[in-house]
Amino acid sequence: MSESNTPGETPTEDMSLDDLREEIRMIDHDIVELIARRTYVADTIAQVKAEQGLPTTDESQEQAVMDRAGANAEKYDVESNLVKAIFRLLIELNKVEQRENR
Ligand SMILES: C=C(O[C@@H]1C=C(C(=O)O)C=C[C@H]1O)C(=O)O
Repeated sequence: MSESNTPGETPTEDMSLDDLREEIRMIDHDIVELIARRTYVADTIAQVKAEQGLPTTDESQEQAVMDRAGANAEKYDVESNLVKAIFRLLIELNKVEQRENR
């Protein structure tokens, strides 16, 4: 992962539009890398579940993930409904992937 500024602390006065867009480009790269890592771990979880005869979906775990996403959104002062919508998508993507690999 690249180094990035703490939220709310991007030093805009020292940065050109190109610099700021480069910062966005690096953040976007990191987001995709994190999504890939999340999907990879979920695939491994799916294998463990298959070995233990457990179903793909775990609603209580999904609720915990959503609650955590909302709490982290509030911590960083971003819209919690938006962050939760993104996590809902990430969970659904994982479940599609997990079902395809079973
Ligand atoms: C990855 C898991 O499988 C599913 C996907 C989840 C997720 O993407 O966070 C959460 C719960 C499960 O419905 C898990 O059980 O942890």
